[in-house]
Amino acid sequence: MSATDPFDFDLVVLGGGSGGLAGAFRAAEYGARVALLEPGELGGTCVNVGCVPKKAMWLAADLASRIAAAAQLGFDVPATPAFDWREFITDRQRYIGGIHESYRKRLDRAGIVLMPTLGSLRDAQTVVTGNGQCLRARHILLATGSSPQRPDVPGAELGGVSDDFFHWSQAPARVALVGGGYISAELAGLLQALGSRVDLFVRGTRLLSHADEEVVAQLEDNYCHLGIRLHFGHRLRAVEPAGDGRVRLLDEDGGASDAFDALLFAIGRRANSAGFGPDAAGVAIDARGNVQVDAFQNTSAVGVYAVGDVTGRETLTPVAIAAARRLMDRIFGGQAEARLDYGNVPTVIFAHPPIGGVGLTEAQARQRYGDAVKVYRSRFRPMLQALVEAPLCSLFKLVCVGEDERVVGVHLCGEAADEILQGFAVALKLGATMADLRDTVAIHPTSAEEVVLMR
Ligand SMILES: Cc1cc2nc3c(=O)[nH]c(=O)nc-3n(C[C@H](O)[C@H](O)[C@H](O)COP(=O)(O)OP(=O)(O)OC[C@H]3O[C@@H](n4cnc5c(N)ncnc54)[C@H](O)[C@@H]3O)c2cc1C
Ligand SMILES: NC(=O)c1ccc[n+]([C@@H]2O[C@H](COP(=O)([O-])OP(=O)(O)OC[C@H]3O[C@@H](n4cnc5c(N)ncnc54)[C@H](O)[C@@H]3O)[C@@H](O)[C@H]2O)c1
Repeated sequence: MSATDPFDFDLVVLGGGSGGLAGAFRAAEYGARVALLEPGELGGTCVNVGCVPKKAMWLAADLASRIAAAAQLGFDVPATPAFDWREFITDRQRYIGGIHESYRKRLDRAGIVLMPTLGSLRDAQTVVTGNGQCLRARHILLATGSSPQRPDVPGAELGGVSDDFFHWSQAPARVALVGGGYISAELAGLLQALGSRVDLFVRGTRLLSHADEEVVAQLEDNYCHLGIRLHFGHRLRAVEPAGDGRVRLLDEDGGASDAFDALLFAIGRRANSAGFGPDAAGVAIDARGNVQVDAFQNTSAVGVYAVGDVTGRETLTPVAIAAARRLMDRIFGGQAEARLDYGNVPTVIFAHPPIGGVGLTEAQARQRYGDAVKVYRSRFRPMLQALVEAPLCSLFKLVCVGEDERVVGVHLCGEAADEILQGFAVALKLGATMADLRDTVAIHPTSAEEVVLMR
C-alpha cells in the first residue's frame, strides 16, 4: 500500500478453484496486485473432487470396456481383467499433485499473494482472513463454489456424496445411487464398468432432465444393456442399516430396496454463500442460496463480483473460467462491454458412452419455433461395438429451424461424443445450416461423419 493508495490489493479473490484462479491470473496479467484466499487444495472442486479425478476414473472404466472387447477380438487378455483400484488412485493423485504444483509455480511467477485461509467480507472493500487480518481491496471476487447436498430423510447419514466417492479404494459389490443428474449418470457408468453392480434411483421419469429426451433414452437403453438397474419414480423416505455395514432404501410407497454395500447421493449442490458474510457487504443471495449477479457478474454490492458455482449459473468449470476472465478484461483490461454469453454452452456427461449437447433440445426448439423445427437423426452401431456384436448404439441428432435449416441444437450419445461435440459447438455458434454441414466432406470411417451425412 502506498501513502496515497488506501488499498492493499487491486483484487482480492475468495476461492482458489476454477473461477478464482482464472480471475486471479487474468487480473495479474493486466498488472493488478492480487491476493488469492484458499483454505484447501488449489484447483477447488474440479481438480480435487470433480472433473479431474472423475475423468481419471472414467478413463479407467473405458479401458476396462476396451480390454473386454479386446478379449473378444483375439487378444490374449482376460475378459474381466483384474483392476488394482488402489494403484490407479496413487497414479491419479500423483497427477493431481502435479496440477497443484503447477498452480503454485504460476501464482509465484504472476506475483499473486496466496493465503491459505478462508475469507469473509467486513464490507464491500474489506476482506478479513481466518486469523483476523484485514485486507483492503479495490475489487473483490467471490468464487467460493458449491457443496454436495444430502436429502432430508432419516438415515441420510448412512450414505455418502461425490466427495466421498473419491476416497474409495475399491469398487463395492453393490452400489445404490440416488439422483438422476450429471453425477449419478457418470458414476453409474464408470462403477458398473469397474465391476460394481449399480442401481440408480431416480425421482423423475428419466435421467438428465436438462438434456435432449431422445438422446437420453438412448443412454438409458445402453445402461440397461450394460446391466445398470434404473428405478424411476422413486421417492426416498428413509435409509436404514441392512447388516454388515450395508444399507437399504425405503420409499414413500412402503417398498424396501435390496441391500447395498454403498450408497451415494447425487441430488445437486448448494452454493457456498453463507460462510463469507454476504450481509456485511450487502451482497444479495437468492432463495436457493446463490449469489445474485447481473450479466456482468456484478453483485448488489459495488466492487464485489461473483463467478462460478456460487452464482448457480451453468455450474461447469469452463463457464466459471470464462466468466472470470471476461470480468477481469472488463475491470482491468479496459474492455467495458466484456461479459460471458451464457447461451449455447456445450456440455458433456461422461457416461458410458458419453452424451453431450449444445443449443436447444428438440423440446425447447419446438416450444420456441413450433412448426419451423426440423429434426435429423442417425442411430448406428459404432464399428467396435459391431465387431464385438454388442447391442450398444449411438444416437446423433440435429435440431434445425427455418427454411435455411439453421442448426440450433446438436445432441450426441455415443462413443467419442465428448471429443466430437466441441467443433460442432463452434459451427453452431457461427450459425451453420444443414447445407453447410452437408457441404463438408466426411471423415471416414468415424462416428463423427454421421453429423455431416444426415439426410
Ligand atoms: C463430481 C463432479 C464432477 C464434475 N465434473 C465436471 C466436468 O466433467 N466438467 C465440468 O465442466 N464441470 C464438472 N463439474 C463441475 C465443476 O467442478 C464446477 O462447476 C467448478 O469446479 C466450479 O468452479 P468454482 O470456481 O465456482 O468453484 P470451486 O472449484 O468449487 O472452488 C471454490 C473454492 O472456494 C474455496 N472457498 C469456499 N469458501 C471460501 C471462503 N470463504 N474463502 C476462501 N475460499 C473459499 C473452496 O475451498 C474451493 O476450493 C463437476 C463437479 C463435480 C462435483
Ligand atoms: N460432466 C460435467 O460437466 C459435470 C459432471 C458432474 C457434475 N457437474 C455439475 O455439477 C452439478 C451437480 O451435479 P448433480 O448430479 O449433483 O446435480 P444435478 O443437478 O445434475 O442433478 C440432481 C438430480 O437429483 C435429483 N434430486 C434433487 N433432489 C432430490 C431428492 N431430494 N431426492 C432424490 N432426487 C433428487 C434431481 O431431480 C436431479 O435429477 C451439475 O448440475 C453440473 O452442473 C458437471
